[in-house]
Amino acid sequence: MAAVARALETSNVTSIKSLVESPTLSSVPSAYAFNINPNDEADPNDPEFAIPIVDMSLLTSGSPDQRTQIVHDLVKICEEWGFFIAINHGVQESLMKGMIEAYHGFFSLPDEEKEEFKFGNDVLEMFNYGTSYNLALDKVLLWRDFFKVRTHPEFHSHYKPASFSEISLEFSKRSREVALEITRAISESLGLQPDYIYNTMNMDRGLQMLAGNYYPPCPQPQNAIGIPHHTDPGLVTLVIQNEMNGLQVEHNGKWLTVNGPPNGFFVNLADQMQILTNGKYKSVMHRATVNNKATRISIAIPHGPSIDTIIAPAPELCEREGQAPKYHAMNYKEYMQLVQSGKNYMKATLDHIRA
Ligand SMILES: O=C(O)CCC(=O)C(=O)O
Ligand SMILES: [Fe+2]
Repeated sequence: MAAVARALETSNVTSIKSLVESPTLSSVPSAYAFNINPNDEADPNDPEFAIPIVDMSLLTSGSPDQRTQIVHDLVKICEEWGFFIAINHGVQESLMKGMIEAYHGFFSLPDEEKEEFKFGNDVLEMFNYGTSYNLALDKVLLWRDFFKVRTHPEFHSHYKPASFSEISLEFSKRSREVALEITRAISESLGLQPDYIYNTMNMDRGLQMLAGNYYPPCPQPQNAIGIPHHTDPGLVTLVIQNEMNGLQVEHNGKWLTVNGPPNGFFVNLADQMQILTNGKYKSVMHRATVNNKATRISIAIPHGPSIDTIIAPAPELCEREGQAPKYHAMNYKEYMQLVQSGKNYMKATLDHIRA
């Protein structure tokens, strides 16, 4: 067991929430020390760092020309950013707020009540509550607690707080529709049939999860990290948050804080999309920073292939571009296990399967 995990256990800290609530905390404990270099941050007023916005209503109910335009815009967005903000996506603001509230209710439960949802790190657990990332592997502790609920292909109902189950069922269905519309537009942007990604990735049985993160205020936000730089393993991840910012994406070698319209979904492409497109589209590197003002809650909603799908660069694309596949084929469950194994601690798992 890593030394920090032992220190954590002996000090009886079971969550970052309870650590922050202890009256004596005035600085970042050494087990959490992580330096953020302010020189690496992008100037949000520089037009080079203007985050792309995608109006989803033009995909779903625009004219054919408007749809074609968005699909065309997506090529550049996916190649250069691997990230955008989706607006007018049809998910009601009250549902998004209700989902954040339900997570707030969960995290506000006494630690003892949350403990029953600690299930270890099997990638296919129905639920998983915890702190940091994986206490058995972490060399630096993360300034966050998390609670993950698996919502597709089977929806797992969760009863604490009482409203959680109903809201998460509706929210996961609606956000899945947005993610699937995005995969259709991305398929088209690649010159493929709209259902190409859905069909080849077996998304009828695709994995979807709600991954809620709780980042309480931190006395020295430049000296700790919520989630360090990483890419997500799946195809496409949607993210929502409460009123606090903290997500940063890497763009042109700088870290850019994402600040967007309050009802938008932040959308990041993930590793299987980079593999499928043979590196044409980018799985964006991102991280979650913390602040010293108020608790930030975010919910990441990753959408992936089914666990048994073998993902490899699309032969249609390789042929058309005259390229050899740049990645080895691998089944999605094994890929997720590789991510969680700690073999690539703070490194890109994609590098592991480059051909
Ligand atoms: O908190 C955030 O905004 C990002 C969370 C994230 O990247 C993740 O859960 O994978
Ligand atoms: Fe992420």
